[in-house]
Amino acid sequence: MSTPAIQWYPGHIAKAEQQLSRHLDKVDLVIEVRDARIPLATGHPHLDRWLKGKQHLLVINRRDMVTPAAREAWEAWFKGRGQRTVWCDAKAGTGVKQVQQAAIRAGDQLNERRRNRGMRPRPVRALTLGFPNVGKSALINRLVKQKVVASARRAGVTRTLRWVRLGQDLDLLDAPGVLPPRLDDQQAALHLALCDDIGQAAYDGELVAQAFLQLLIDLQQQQASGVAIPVLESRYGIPVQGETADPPYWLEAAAQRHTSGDTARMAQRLLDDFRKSALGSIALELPE
Ligand SMILES: Nc1nc2c(ncn2[C@@H]2O[C@H](COP(=O)(O)OP(=O)(O)OP(=O)(O)O)[C@@H](O)[C@H]2O)c(=O)[nH]1
Repeated sequence: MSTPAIQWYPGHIAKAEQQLSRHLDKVDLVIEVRDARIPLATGHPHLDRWLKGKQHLLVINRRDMVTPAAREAWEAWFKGRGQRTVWCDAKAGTGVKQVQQAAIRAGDQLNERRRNRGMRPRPVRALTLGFPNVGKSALINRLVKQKVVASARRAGVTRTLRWVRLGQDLDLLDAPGVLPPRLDDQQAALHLALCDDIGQAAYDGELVAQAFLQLLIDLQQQQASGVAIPVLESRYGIPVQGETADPPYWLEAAAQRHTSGDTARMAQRLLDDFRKSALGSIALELPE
């Protein structure tokens, strides 16, 4: 099945990127946040450019939304590429302490270099960066709850961004979500649409729901994905085999049963269920 066309308007993205570049000048460490369900699609193509000369901490959020097997597979995959990952659930707070500790360790290295050059140590300045909806704000709020010193605004920072001081060691700059101006990879765009990382105006919900069903059928072969077709069947009372196995027919049958034949509403319901983990913990991407 071909993927649905997914497009978005790049105007405001260029502006967000410009703003981001200005703030990057002020930081030592980039805390990049990705979505555990789609760790590749939530990797920004401009990241290397932004990281130049800075330390990089890769945080994979929404760890509660994938199976432990998916997490282990990705941890090994990133490790094989020399990239350490810290996994957290910013909603429940799991793993957030480890994020803070990893950021502080990065600061220790920075201050070691400063000391060697005869400079006074200072808190590490970090910026969180990531696609919309990956959980950056939730993570920052969690980190702030652990703070020792009250959060403070700094002069010269735009209204939308704020600095918060965490303990004695870390100054954190909140940043808005950044999408790439364009995405050539439509499969990645589909993953972003499914995880609600791009606005609904950018795609046709029914086509995306059909592609989602096909993806579930394909992913069930891989146990680590967590796809359980019986969960889908019992939730909607529609078998994922036989006549309705083709996603458009399945969606139609489910719409007849649940939303008086309104397939657009049924498509939305299916996507919402996935986003709320009502279909279980599902990894949409797994390493090759
Ligand atoms: N289950 C689960 N939900 C999460 C997690 N992190 C964030 N959320 C939820 O996901 C939604 C979006 O989180 P935000 O923190 O607003 O995402 P963001 O990256 O700041 O989004 P933008 O402001 O659009 O860039 C919220 O409803 C959060 O409660 C997580 O680890 N697990």
